[in-house]
Amino acid sequence: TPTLRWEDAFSPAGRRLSSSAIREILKITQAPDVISFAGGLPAPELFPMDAIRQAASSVLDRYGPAALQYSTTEGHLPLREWIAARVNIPPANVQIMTGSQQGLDLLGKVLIGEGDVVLVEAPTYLGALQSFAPYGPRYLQMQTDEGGIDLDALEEQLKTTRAKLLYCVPNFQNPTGRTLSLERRRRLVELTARHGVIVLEDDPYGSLRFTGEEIPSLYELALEACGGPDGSHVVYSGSFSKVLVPGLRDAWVQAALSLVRKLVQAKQGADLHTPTFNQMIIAELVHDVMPAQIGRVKAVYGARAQTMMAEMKAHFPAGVTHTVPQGGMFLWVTVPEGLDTTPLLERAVARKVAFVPGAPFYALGGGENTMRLSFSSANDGQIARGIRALGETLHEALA
Ligand SMILES: Cc1ncc(COP(=O)(O)O)c(CN[C@@H](CCCC(=O)O)C(=O)O)c1O
Repeated sequence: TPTLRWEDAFSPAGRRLSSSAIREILKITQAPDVISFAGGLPAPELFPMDAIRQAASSVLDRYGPAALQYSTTEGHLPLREWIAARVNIPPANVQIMTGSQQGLDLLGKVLIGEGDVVLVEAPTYLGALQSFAPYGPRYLQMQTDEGGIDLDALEEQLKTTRAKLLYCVPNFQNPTGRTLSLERRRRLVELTARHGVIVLEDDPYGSLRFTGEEIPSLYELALEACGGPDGSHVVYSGSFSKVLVPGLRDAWVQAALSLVRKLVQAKQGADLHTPTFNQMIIAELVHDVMPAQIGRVKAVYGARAQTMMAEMKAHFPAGVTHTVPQGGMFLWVTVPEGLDTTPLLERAVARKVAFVPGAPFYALGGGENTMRLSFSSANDGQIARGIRALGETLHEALA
């Protein structure tokens, strides 16, 4: 019998799939003695274990077998009601997702047609590029500066380009840690509305601000401008992963009713619904446990960001620069042109420290002399040792 060559069997969509650099690196960093600045992993020692244990048992007491039964694709109503009330929209405009990663995949499936132009930041979250790839987008990179998306450049770009979608992470951006100012947000909402560009606002870190003032989301600014959720061209993706725990895979999308209805159809074909039990546990935690957890996490991540920046100042070579995040989990390092951080990772891991090379965060290539560092899941001692080891690696590479 002829041996089946699976490479020949993959569909065009299948052929467009590639591995996540973050997931691949996480395998290396499993070694216990490696200090990892790679994955955007929430600090496990901060997980509210007792509260979750109690929530799980009270959910089983309250709902009985229904907590373990199939449930609706739209999601657990009490959870949708809580999410909707935060931005004063009807629960019908909220769709629960199995992680915001699923939201990105289903939004790609229902919105991106072959060759559609998708505007992305340079660099952007590589997981979005991975989710969108099978649907055949034509990526265009938006110019960015220290303040994130350059709106003057975008205004010029939209004069000559018809774009379908604009994907962005306005708060504490993955991977740069940058935050888009209120002034730029207003311009972005107005400009995209004028040009009929759909905006995907991906905001898993928005609650984790440790310095500076809160800034309204693009979604909230659009609500004001478009008079309600069904007239808004902005789609908002939120997640419980970084403000509670990532392993329960609970997130959501806020969007116009027509889009939510299409997402429901896509989700039916993907996983029927997000795990019933997990949604009910999250719904127990959002009232009291989550606000306290957010306070704890912000304080720890803010302190760890300060530690990391102080250690970089002390141990990194001249000519190496980094962003200064106001929240979230990441900062972005730029090394002198000509030094490629992808081969550098191996030498860093030999010194028991890991990071994510920057190149995979660029949709159209470039960024070889950059890297992403996460400060969320290493304690101060590990940050000091890891940054010192990374500094030695950089000194050696630049010698
Ligand atoms: C901008 C942005 N959008 C969506 C996600 C996915 O988060 P969830 O699916 O809601 O947990 C993430 C999570 N990214 C982390 C987690 C991925 C790590 C992993 O693959 O385990 C990271 O970049 O390291 C994100 O940063």
